[in-house]
Amino acid sequence: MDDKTNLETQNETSELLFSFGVIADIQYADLEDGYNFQGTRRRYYRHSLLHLQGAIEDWNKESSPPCCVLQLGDIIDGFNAQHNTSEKSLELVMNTFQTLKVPVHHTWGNHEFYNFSRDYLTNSKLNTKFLEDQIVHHPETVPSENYYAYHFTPFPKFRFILLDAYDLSVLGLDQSSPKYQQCLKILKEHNPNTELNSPQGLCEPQFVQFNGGFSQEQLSWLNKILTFSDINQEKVVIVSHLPIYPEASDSVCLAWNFNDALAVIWAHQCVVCFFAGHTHDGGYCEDPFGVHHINIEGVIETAPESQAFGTVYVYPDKMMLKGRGRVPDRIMNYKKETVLHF
Ligand SMILES: Nc1ncnc2c1ncn2[C@@H]1O[C@H](COP(=O)(O)OP(=O)(O)O)[C@@H](O)[C@H]1O
Repeated sequence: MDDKTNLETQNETSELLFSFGVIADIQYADLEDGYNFQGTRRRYYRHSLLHLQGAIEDWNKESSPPCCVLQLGDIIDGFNAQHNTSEKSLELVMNTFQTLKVPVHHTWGNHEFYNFSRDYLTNSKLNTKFLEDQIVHHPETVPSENYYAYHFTPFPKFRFILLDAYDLSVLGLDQSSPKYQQCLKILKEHNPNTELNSPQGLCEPQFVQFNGGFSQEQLSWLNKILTFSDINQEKVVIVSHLPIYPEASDSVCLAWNFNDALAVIWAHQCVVCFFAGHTHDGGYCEDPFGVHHINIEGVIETAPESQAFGTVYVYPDKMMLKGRGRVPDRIMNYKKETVLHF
């Protein structure tokens, strides 16, 4: 039975708790269509805004509206920086998001850093940390200001965590800063190429400049929230621009230290799924620990006649991604021993 058939039959048997929207790699720019670096995929820079408008119309029309939308990063394209249109394009896309009736949580990808510095982003509308929730009497679950990550509770017993996949990165930082120097050292230790965006010849091809990684500080914070969520018997959804599971993604697109993030996640029961963007082609795999890794197809490489977004419907025993256009439906069953009883 394929996923679509499953979705229809299983839908009727259990109670819907809530839903949320997902969308990735809008990469808007007021430019003619172009291609990716390899010249294999067309990029629809202008049409991406129309795709976003279409997605918002659909979410606004849903009879039971999603609680929020997760924007998985790369909201405007790096070409805006060369044309001095970064702020104008961001404003246009953010004004479009204003028409959505529910809150949007923004993650940051490489294209955010091609357009803006980390300091700029921290003070911009792309910083949605004001939407975070705090856990009383658990100060260890409060993220540090050194990275852009937070968690929130969209529904009792569910926790969503936004991770900063460019916490370790050479992008968006002042080149004279110690952090830039530290990250450049890590990158160069793994990538001897003169062109640091090139994965040519690398045994760990994710070590390219357009990727980044998670600091130990952020991973230790993640570990503390997941420990809380395990004890509190919560279901956790994690979101990051970069994917972390090799079977679900082109290896060139993975976070630098994806293994460290997987080790933290695998040490806990509570994580249901990990959503990422960046790959544009999409991808899916359930790992051996029962965590579902979903890479959402990028809006930027979606033909005008198609679409690329989804709504995830959350049930006591599973989550179901209803994809639109080239995003496939997915069923994400919870690990057997952790099904919720409401
Ligand atoms: N194989 C490669 N060799 C050299 N530079 C590359 C390679 N792949 C990508 N780049 C460069 O890296 C940057 C990011 O690539 P891009 O395809 O725009 O990323 P994204 O998929 O996030 O849109 C661009 O400047 C691009 O030219």
